Amino acid sequence: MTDPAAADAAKRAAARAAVAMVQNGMRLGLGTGSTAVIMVRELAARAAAERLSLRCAATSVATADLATSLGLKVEPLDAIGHLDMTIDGADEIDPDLTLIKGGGGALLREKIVAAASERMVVIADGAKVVEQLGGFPLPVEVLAFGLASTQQHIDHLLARMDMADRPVMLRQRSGSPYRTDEGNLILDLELGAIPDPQALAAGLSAIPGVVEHGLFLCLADIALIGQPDGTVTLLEADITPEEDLA
Ligand SMILES: O=C(CO)[C@H](O)[C@H](O)COP(=O)(O)O
Repeated sequence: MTDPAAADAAKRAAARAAVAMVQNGMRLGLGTGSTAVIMVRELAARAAAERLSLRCAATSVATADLATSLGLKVEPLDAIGHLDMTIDGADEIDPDLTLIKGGGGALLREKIVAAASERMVVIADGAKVVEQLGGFPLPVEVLAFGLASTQQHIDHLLARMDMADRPVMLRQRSGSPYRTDEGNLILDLELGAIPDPQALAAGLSAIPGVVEHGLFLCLADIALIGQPDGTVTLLEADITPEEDLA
């Protein structure tokens, strides 16, 4: 979707559909990114209009600041404990609802918050839905300590998985290495295609120095895909976690 106004309308449609699922008293996880920003604004407006009592945990400092400024009650995740629902965006969504996340650099907190939630509702415009993941560079959060060594392990892993020589880029912001909310670095893996997300996720998780990767496996329950005309399509995972483990 190249028209920014159309993309914005599609994101708003998805965000509104997700906010409509919120019930009074819920404990919510709030995502990060441009779609999540729209969602937080819609949520705050609805919460104020209907005097909803909500407890929110944010997936980034930016989201926490925005939500607080709009009057939502934001608390540390550990103060709330279990969440009823997390609403978050995604960079890519495949037919199993496996996601690539982390384009906004918040993948670590996003995954922790999603994992603490009863349900993860993904909100996105149609451009995010793909048959196979990997067109969007896969973000991998790494420690600054031993960066070269970690990167070498990642290169070896990619070579073992027949993905040798794919560019691995250290994310930059304003000419300096980008730092996450946790003070870590991000490597963006330009893979082109990810034939086996499970194997890649397992391989990345086994590398010392990798803090977390942007593959979200068996975390999303539904995806609400907005269209510029305001309609929304609901996607459900082809494989449920239970089936997956059977
Ligand atoms: O994972 C994320 C941030 O880390 C975002 O959810 C993802 O990048 C999608 O962002 P946007 O809604 O701006 O397209």
